[in-house]
Amino acid sequence: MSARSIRDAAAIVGMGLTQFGELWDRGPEDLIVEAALAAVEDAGMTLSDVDAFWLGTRATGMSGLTLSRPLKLAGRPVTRVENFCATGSEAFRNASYAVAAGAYDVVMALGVEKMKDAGTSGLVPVPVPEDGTRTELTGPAYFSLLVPAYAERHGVSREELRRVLTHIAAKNHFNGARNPKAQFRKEVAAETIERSPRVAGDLRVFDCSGVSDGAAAAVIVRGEDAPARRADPLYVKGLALVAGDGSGQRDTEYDFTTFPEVVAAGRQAYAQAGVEDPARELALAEVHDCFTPTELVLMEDLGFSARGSAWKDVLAGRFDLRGDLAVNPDGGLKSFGHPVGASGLRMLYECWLQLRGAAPAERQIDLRGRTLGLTHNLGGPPGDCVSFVSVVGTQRG
Ligand SMILES: CC(=O)SCCNC(=O)CCNC(=O)[C@H](O)C(C)(C)COP(=O)(O)OP(=O)(O)OC[C@H]1O[C@@H](n2cnc3c(N)ncnc32)[C@H](O)[C@@H]1OP(=O)(O)O
Repeated sequence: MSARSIRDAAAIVGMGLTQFGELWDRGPEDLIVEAALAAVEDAGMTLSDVDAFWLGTRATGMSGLTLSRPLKLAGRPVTRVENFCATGSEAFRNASYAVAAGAYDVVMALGVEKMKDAGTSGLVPVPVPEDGTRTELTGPAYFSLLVPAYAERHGVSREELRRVLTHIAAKNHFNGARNPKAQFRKEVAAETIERSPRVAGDLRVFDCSGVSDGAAAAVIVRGEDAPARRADPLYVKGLALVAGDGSGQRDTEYDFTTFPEVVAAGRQAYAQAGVEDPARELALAEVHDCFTPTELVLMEDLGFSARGSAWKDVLAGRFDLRGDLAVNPDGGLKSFGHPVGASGLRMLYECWLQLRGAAPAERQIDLRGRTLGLTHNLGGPPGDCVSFVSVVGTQRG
């Protein structure tokens, strides 16, 4: 089962991103207005040029009114979407399909979330059905299960895996230190990571993404119209969303070293985009590093490393800012936190900058002729999740 390819049928022509972090003095409306106006200005347009809007928010708003009121969009269609941690990407996916289908000429996808002061911290317990009763695990507790599972399956000692997780955390904070929009903008030493307070299992504070607020927006047009709008649009090459059926939660043999939904979404997006060897063809990947072991497993599920060898590739620096394939060059969820509705579009914003050579010099990657980027979200716990993958690129055809 695979969606028809959207390759080159839609293109981004402008994007906006707010500061992410503890934005105590800013409400959702402030973030929406800032991201939306930045995106249309970047596209050389005004809000009146946009025909329809998709809003991604998990809990900050309940309907299109959350967007139409602050932007004063009387008389225009505004659709609110939600799909767990893939919420921002869902806004982008649905908006892209709308222009590709010819329903509208110009659309906007905007994601926003207030987490820090909204009582929606990361430690919301996730219900787990167990023998007819219900127990509850927090996000960190659930994802901590990946560590012993990976160690056992691939014969890696817990001490060695600790070095791998530390490398991932240090890498993403190194990148985030070079990004003025990130929540955490400091490099973090290995000793600091390894001595930080334990949160759950082997996971320490620096193995977790933070809790933050933020918004991001994209203006999207039909691919064939994009060159007339600007010289350097970003074409949508592949979009895939896969929902599991929750059976992993009831499976006592569930394999915590892979997310089948991610593998399937990656395959579909690569097929649409014509990508055969993602590790060699992608210039960058923005992946859902909600916790450091998640990023480790994603390197294998997305086909960047052979099964069982991502830990060696991480330690060899393959996914560093100056490595073979830069993973989370903007700092990832580790540096930005995870305002659920905004994260997917925040990842696309980094592709928008990097692939056009427009990132700040201190974190601009060497594209080496590569023209493609990937974004990825994982929503929900292992065994009961949705996964989104996009491939975007600067070349049409
Ligand atoms: C599929 C999915 O995406 S599931 C993911 C859902 N997300 C989560 O579960 C979020 C997980 N993270 C958390 O819950 C929190 O960040 C925690 C528990 C790790 C830490 O929270 P708290 O202990 O409340 O931290 P608090 O806000 O008090 O901050 C203490 C210090 O640590 C820093 N800090 C807090 N969290 C992090 C983090 N994740 N990474 C780096 N630094 C952090 C703060 O900036 C602060 O530093 P300062 O003292 O220099 O100002």
